[in-house]
Amino acid sequence: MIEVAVRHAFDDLAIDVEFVADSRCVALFGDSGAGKTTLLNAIAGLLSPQQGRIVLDGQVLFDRAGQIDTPVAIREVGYVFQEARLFPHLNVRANLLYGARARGRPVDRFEAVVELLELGALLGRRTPSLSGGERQRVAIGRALLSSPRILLLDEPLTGLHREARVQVLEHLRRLKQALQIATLIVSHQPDEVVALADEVILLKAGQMAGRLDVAAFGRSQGL
Ligand SMILES: Nc1ncnc2c1ncn2[C@@H]1O[C@H](COP(=O)(O)OP(=O)(O)OP(=O)(O)O)[C@@H](O)[C@H]1O
Repeated sequence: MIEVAVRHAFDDLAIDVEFVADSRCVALFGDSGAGKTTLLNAIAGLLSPQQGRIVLDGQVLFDRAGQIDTPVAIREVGYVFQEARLFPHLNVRANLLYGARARGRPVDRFEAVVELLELGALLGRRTPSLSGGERQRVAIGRALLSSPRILLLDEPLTGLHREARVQVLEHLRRLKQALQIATLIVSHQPDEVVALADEVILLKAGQMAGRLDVAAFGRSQGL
């Protein structure tokens, strides 16, 4: 379960969002500039909100009033960005193992994740030679193998061409079925949200504009 209360004023946008979620996959849905990435950054520890509190499975990650700001490296959060951000000097295997090794963790589920993401044939490849979809699958695998308690996906399909987008979406669906991992996904594509999420939080101009189960969300989008 994640409890999020974030209040943060930028020059041209004030974010004020509060929710508690315990669905397996929650989508943050809203227009560009609504504050979706800012919320993920606050959960990951990349942004310290001016006010707020973030609690993951009972552990306080951030509490402005209580002066708690857990460092990024020990938050146990896996983050997949819009662009894969792989290490170009490492091959796919080393990229996949990077997060777990950096945290001094044993790597569990390596074979399962490699199989689910169909990365077996790519393990020895240098990452600059990969396609966009392959790169994003490696980024997802790397985040999962760091044994996160929550996976944050920030528009993971946005930079991909149509065919790769369909494939990676299918991989994400498989992962969701096979692994029990809480996920927050940012998207402004309704079909992605319907394919992956259980619940949808609507954001508009830094505020929560609603909250729907995924069936109601799909109907609201004509899907
Ligand atoms: N580092 C920053 N400095 C100043 N303003 C910022 C900063 N980060 C975000 N903002 C403000 O917050 C707004 C929301 O940004 P955010 O990236 O959270 O939106 P988003 O909903 O993820 O948008 P998109 O769908 O385009 O990625 C920005 O338009 C900007 O006004």
